[in-house]
Amino acid sequence: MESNAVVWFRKGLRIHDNPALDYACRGSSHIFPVFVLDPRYLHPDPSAFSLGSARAGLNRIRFLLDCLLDLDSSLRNLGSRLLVLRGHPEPASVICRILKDWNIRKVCYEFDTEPYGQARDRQVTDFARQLGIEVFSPVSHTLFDPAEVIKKNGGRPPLTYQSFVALAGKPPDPLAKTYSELPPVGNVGKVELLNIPTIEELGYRDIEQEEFSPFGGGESEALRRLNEVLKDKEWVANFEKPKGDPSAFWKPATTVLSPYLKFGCLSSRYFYHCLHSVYLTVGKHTSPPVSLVGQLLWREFFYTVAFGTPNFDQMRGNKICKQIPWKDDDKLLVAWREGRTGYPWIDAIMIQLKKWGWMHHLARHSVACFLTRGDLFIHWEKGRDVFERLLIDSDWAINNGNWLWLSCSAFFYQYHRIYSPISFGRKYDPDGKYIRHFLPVLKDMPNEYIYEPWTAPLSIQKKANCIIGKDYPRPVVVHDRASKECRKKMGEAYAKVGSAEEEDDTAASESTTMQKRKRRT
Ligand SMILES: Cc1cc2nc3c(=O)[nH]c(=O)nc-3n(C[C@H](O)[C@H](O)[C@H](O)COP(=O)(O)OP(=O)(O)OC[C@H]3O[C@@H](n4cnc5c(N)ncnc54)[C@H](O)[C@@H]3O)c2cc1C
Repeated sequence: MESNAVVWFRKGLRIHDNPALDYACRGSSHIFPVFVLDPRYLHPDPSAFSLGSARAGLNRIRFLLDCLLDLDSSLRNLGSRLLVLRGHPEPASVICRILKDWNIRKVCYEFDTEPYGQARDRQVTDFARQLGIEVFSPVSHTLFDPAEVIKKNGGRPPLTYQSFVALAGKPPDPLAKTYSELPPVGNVGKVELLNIPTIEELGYRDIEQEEFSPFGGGESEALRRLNEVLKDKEWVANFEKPKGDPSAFWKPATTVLSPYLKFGCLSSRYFYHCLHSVYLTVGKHTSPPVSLVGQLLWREFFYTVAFGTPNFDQMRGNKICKQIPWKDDDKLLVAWREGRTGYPWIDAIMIQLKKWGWMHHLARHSVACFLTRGDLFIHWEKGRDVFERLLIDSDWAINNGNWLWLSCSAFFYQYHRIYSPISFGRKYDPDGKYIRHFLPVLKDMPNEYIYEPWTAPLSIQKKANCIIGKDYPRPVVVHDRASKECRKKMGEAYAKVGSAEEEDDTAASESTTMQKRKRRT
């Protein structure tokens, strides 16, 4: 008797440490490895910010297509292949249809913690169970099962990194399984399959871009990159964040494994396991929160809080989020988004975001602080939307969590500490190499003026072929004045009731204790 299984790839675009794939193969005569193109994420229009934050920009879609090509190639090497389906009207109904059409006995997919994924998967699970189809949905995108951590914490997500780490323990080992062959693909009948589309076929053809992300997608590239990182054992052992130069674009100061973790081309458990093996061989090494393992635990922390917090991605109705009267100013928002604030450090970062879809963590700090509580006082949700579209590593839990953090809306409350859009970058890169690369209009500006070109005398501006106010904008705000005003508004907002801490006693005492502890150290 035939026993057909579907393995539904969404994230988890890999063969290694893939429990859903492993389970699908067990005892099955045929497996159908499926990927459904979800129209929710596809929108080629670069001005589609207002259409919802989930729309992916060009670089991320390119990265995804790389991942699919690589996965297909790996599956073919094992005697299988990737079946790509159009997600109309939406992915869940497409999956339900094929479960029937292909006489499936077992459907396997990685557990998804995002609200959208949860709702989608519930439809499929309910449908499958009605037909007596087995559903296997393991947690394998994260090191830990967020639901278990929350349970250990009495039903609430831990709201500090330290309390999360104390609860989490040791993650499960990755699956050691390797394959020489997979069960063959069954008969797909009349179901319409697509080739893996090109970026142009998805309608992204009209976007002009001079420079694309240097990071290619896929499991093979993820493992190659990971091996490069692991080769330098000393670097791994001594890794310490936030140390590291955010402006070193030619040799990033961190691993740049985030987009691979986002799409699951790299298993976080495998990454963790490899880091531990290095630690065992070198002996002395840094520890969380600053170490590389510590970075993976930051990821887990945000996943856990996001999973356990209703309305995590918005201010309203989000119990852990400070209620702050952010202002609406589309002109300023667009200037920030398009890299036209007149502050070269901020603008270069935003152009790196557009061109590469990736920036160093401290660069993200600088622009997020500038948009929100540092200078422009614009809502973090607007900045989140821009990041969500343009980052290649855009990740619902981590992106929202970090925007909550940087805007001092949750987790971090020292709003008086503001990144200077002038001196912060200069500390790392006094000659402005980073600015000159991403903002070539300023390439001939003397070092002295590269962070504050509006202070250059006109004769110097002329010599540098860059007249401020014509070739490059004047600053949209005066930083000293704007940041002072922001501090005042934050102080007023904090003085009012309206965040989780005031409403939720447990969270309040945990957070206050941490604040006190921080002040003492
Ligand atoms: C406003 C803002 C938005 C962000 N949005 C995202 C996002 O959408 N997706 C994303 O992956 N990261 C996001 N980050 C976190 C962080 O900047 C990136 O994970 C990191 O810069 C990726 O580079 P890397 O892989 O070289 O990191 P490494 O330093 O090499 O760290 C290894 C891995 O640890 C995880 N990690 C590191 N820092 C953090 C962090 N602060 N929070 C959670 N996980 C972390 C990532 O998975 C990363 O790949 C954001 C940070 C800020 C300030």
